[in-house]
Amino acid sequence: MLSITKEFRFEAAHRISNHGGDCKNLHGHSYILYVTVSAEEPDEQDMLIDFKLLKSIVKEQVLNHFDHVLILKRNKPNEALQALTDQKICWFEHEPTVERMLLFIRDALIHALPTTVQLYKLKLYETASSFGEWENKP
Ligand SMILES: Nc1nc2c(c(=O)[nH]1)N=C([C@H](O)[C@H](O)COP(=O)(O)OP(=O)(O)OP(=O)(O)O)CN2
Repeated sequence: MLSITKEFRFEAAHRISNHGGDCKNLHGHSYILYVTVSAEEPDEQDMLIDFKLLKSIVKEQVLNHFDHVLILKRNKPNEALQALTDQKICWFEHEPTVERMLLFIRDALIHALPTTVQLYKLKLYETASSFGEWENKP
């Protein structure tokens, strides 16, 4: 099986409102996302998918949601926070942990990629030393 990977970067703020420590405070991350797709053979262009097409799909499905926004779980304290600000907010059903963001990204990309490739792996860095991964294990 062949795979290719493209790196993306986005800046976002969030807070983990149920966190027992510092992460309940609003703070920002320079996220780094690696998107890996796979297929058995290249297509007639000798590619799995054109990196440029992959970039436009990830931009539309992921970066447009997350880049330079405030990501918050929809709950009462966060809605009160919204009332104090005109910030652009991406509302989440769950706390915006790296785990939940990976599942959001998985669901967004699985439906948007061409059927000729499979979403194989996602790797999301929240800080230089903290990251999560999702892998398509049949
Ligand atoms: N399993 C998870 N744990 C934590 C998450 C998460 O998404 N999943 N997120 C956070 C915070 O957002 C935090 O900003 C990142 O945590 P941490 O790696 O502890 O960040 P530090 O910069 O403080 O790490 P150091 O290694 O101490 O520099 C918390 N937990």
